[in-house]
Amino acid sequence: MSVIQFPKDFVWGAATASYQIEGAWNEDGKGLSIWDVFSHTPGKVVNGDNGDIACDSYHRYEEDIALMKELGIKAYRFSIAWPRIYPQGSGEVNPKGLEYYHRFVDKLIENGIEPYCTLYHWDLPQALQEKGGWNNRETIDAYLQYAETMFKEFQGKIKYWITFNEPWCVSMLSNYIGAHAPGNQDLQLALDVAHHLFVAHGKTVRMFRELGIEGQIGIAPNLYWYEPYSNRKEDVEAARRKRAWYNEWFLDPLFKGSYPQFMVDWYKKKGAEVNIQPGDMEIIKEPIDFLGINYYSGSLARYKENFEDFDCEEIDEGYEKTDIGWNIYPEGLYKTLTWLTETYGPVPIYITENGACYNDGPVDGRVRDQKRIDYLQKHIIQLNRCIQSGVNLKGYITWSFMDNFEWAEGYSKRFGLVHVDYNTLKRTPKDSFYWYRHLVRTNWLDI
Ligand SMILES: CO[C@H](O)c1c[n+]2c([nH]1)[C@H](O)[C@@H](O)[C@H](O)[C@H]2CO
Repeated sequence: MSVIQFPKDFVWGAATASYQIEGAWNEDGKGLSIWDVFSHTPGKVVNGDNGDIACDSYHRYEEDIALMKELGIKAYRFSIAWPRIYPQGSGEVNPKGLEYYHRFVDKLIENGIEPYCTLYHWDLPQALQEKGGWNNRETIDAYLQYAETMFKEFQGKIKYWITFNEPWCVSMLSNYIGAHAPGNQDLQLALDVAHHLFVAHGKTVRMFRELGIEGQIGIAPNLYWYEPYSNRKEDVEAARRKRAWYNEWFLDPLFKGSYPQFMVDWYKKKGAEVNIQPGDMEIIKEPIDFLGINYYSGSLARYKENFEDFDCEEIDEGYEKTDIGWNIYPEGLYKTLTWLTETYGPVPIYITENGACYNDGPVDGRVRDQKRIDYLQKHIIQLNRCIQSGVNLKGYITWSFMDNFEWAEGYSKRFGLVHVDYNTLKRTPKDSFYWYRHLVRTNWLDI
């Protein structure tokens, strides 16, 4: 047995998101979100599930925070439901929405837990979607008004802000692949949405600085690692395109103030281009304080002419998979973070999501989720490698604190350290909860 030790100020946390846990979908003045509409649309979500109740955390947050305290985490990443604050997306503020999040954040702080707040985790006010949503540049202004309200309202309470969760999911998954709300399937639209998100991000960071808000601000892209199937030129280039779809496209603008040219050219061949207005790229690269990285999986990539969008096919090398079908590829986390540091410099990084889907349930009151423990351990070991290799890694926030509404998969997929019985809403800490508690308390891993 050997021990790997983490830096004494390393931040251990857990994450959730508003639409996935809160429920209270139409309570206390909350407006509709695009996920209320999408999940109420037949055929969009497995089993016709929706977030009307979810984990009912809107009413049970004190119980949840007590469990977080027992877990011993120092950071809790959550998101604000924009439609609770601005039911129509802009205009009149809903005081009950602000009151709820003040009660919630105060309770976190009272329990010694640092709030890490995601301003946008996909639940766009429906009223804005009806005016074009993220395809309409005016949504940027509505987002800025929302962000300014939150910065001023929670000044001194919330000191870690994330502008957007996973721009790739908001643009590509939701507006090109179409699996998530609002469910469009248009590559040009997806590129426009991504660009508008970036402009909103950059303007928000600039405003954060100008307002002199105490704290740090960043963004949380989801990154994916593809390794070439062989060292043949066509395989190397295919893997590079597939990685860039997830990675460079969503990092180059932030750090270089430009899109990766080889991908701009690739998209042009597909009939799509980036519509940049004067000054946009300068705004987008407004320096951030940290980068949140969401990493789950990776794969092998091989050239295949005219296959899907990047002339690239994934090769299943026989990776073990989680219950959602994603490869378990912990080395990909090391490759991703070392590549990121070599490419963009020693930007402070928090892992803002990493976790595994395993659908274990309680047997005799205990949830034996050893496979989740194994997944987490394998990835956390890679993080120690990253730190030893010079990656400026500040913390690890696992996905997820509790089982929750897994978007188009509904409640069929479980990622939590805490099991939720959706009939009774009973919370049951899993074996992984106690394993993670030991890691958080000791700051080391026995391997
Ligand atoms: C495709 O993997 C993405 O990086 C990703 C995975 N996940 C996410 N993004 C989202 O940020 C969470 O809301 C999901 O619940 C979570 C688990 O699916």
